[in-house]
This record gives sequence, C-alpha cells and structure tokens, in this order.
Amino acid sequence: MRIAIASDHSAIDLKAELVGWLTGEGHEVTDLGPQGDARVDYPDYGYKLAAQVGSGRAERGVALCGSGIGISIAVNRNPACRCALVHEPVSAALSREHNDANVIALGARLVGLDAAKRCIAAFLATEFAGGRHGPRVEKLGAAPAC
Ligand SMILES: O=C(CO)[C@H](O)[C@H](O)[C@H](O)COP(=O)(O)O
Repeated sequence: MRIAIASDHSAIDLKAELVGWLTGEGHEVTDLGPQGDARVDYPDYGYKLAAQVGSGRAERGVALCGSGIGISIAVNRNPACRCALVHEPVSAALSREHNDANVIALGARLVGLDAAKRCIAAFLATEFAGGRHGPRVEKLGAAPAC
C-alpha cells in the first residue's frame, strides 16, 4: 500500500521506527518529514500529509505529534481526509469500518511503539463496511458552510 507519514518534532523517533517497520512490511512509504530534530509546527506537516492523501498520491496516511491532537485537526481541515486520532487498535479498526478513515493519528508522547504498530496494523487491515455508513461518510465530505 502507498502510505504517507508526517509528524512534528515530538514524534520524529516514533516516525523513524514506523517508517522502517512499514517498509519492512512491504509498503511503499513516503516520509514527508521533518527530517531533523528542529522544532516545527504540526499544521505545516499535517497539511502536507493531507495533500498527499487527498490527491490520491497516498492511499493512507499516518500523522504523528505529541498528543496526536494538533496534527489530526490539521489533516481534517482537508475535506478529502478523514483522520482518526486513536490510542488503541479497536478504535483504529472502527475508524476504517464505520468512518472509512484514510489517515490515522497517534500521539508519540502517549502511545508507545508497540501500541502504535498495533493501531496501524488494525487500521491498514480493516475494510470500510459500507452499507448504512456510506451516506454518513459522504456527508462528511460535504460539510455545510458556516
Ligand atoms: O498539538 C499537539 C498538542 O495537541 C502536539 O502534542 C504537539 O506535538 C505539541 O503541542 C508540541 O509541543 P512542544 O512543547 O512545542 O514540543
């Protein structure tokens, strides 16, 4: 699967571990940065990731920051993205099954490497169930203007 991954400075170590793991699992991984450990702003990387997934260049995205909150908010500002912030695998699977999430967000200061891998594995393995969930997800792509 084509997977894009991005973070802020708080999650570069977790990002590096996940890039290695996902690549080893046979995925085509695009690391959108950051590459160094300088402090950066999560919106910049969230927007880059959202553009990659929203355009279809990546099929799925992995978004990381300290809590996962900031970067998930940034990704979800792109109407083509449905980013789910999760802390355990059941929510990760539900985000696919019910919400057809295309980006998963994780907090590097809250979730360890093993839990992050289990969440991502569930996220990648679970299909969207469709059916009654279809029209609900369609509504997410057509949010009313304020
Ligand atoms: O957006 C966040 C909080 O909701 C992330 O956890 C950020 O990574 C965090 O705010 C960065 O904080 P720092 O003190 O500048 O490292």
